[in-house]
Amino acid sequence: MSDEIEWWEYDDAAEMADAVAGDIGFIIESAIDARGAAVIALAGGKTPVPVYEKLAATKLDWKRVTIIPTDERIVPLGDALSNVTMIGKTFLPKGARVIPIVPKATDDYKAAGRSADALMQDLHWPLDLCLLGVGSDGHTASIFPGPDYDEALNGPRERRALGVMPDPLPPEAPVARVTLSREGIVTARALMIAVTGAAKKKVIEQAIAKGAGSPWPIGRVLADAELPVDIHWAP
Ligand SMILES: O=C1O[C@H](COP(=O)(O)O)[C@@H](O)[C@H](O)[C@H]1O
Repeated sequence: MSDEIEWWEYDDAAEMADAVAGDIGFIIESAIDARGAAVIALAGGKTPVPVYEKLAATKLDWKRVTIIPTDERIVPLGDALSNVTMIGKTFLPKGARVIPIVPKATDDYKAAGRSADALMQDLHWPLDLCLLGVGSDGHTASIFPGPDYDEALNGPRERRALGVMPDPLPPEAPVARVTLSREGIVTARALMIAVTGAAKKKVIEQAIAKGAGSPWPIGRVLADAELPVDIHWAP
């Protein structure tokens, strides 16, 4: 477990969006200065949308920025549930390279995971940043309890993405997923979480307290993180 988990609390989601967008902008700029390009993974779902709107308004050399979603719901591109569609709407017009990790919906979620993992080999690793979201059930990226849970947490080091069938399926998006593995997440050069609401705060606090024995995926992932982790929270 990282011994430096720092909470940043804000009055509201807009204030959090300003701060998180500022931090991500700084990470991108530093990566471009150091390596000529930035490769980042951004959370899907609804919470980070205001962060992305602020970030997109930042003056950066967007052509040097590659973005992947931390996870994808297996739905057609353009679907309201598609994480990369949400991210692409904001960052493609800026000139960033936004990579659909599930370019085509399929019934074979395992095969979708293998294709996504193969695609990851074309990227420069480790990620410069992984921005995670957390569900109120404690999942992060698309690491969920179910038949693929152990593989997502403890699979081979070189496996960065895999297919996942959550069990139970989450009601807000009851579909199979492709997700970054714990290894893909915790090896990032910077790890951040952005969440809102008292329920998620409570789950994360409890998950951190339980450490490697956490019944919530976010606790299991953080238990393996060695870098400092910033958790941004607004009511
Ligand atoms: O299903 C997902 O849920 C989490 C949390 O989403 P939110 O809408 O509650 O913020 C998200 O981080 C993940 O990328 C997504 O696929």
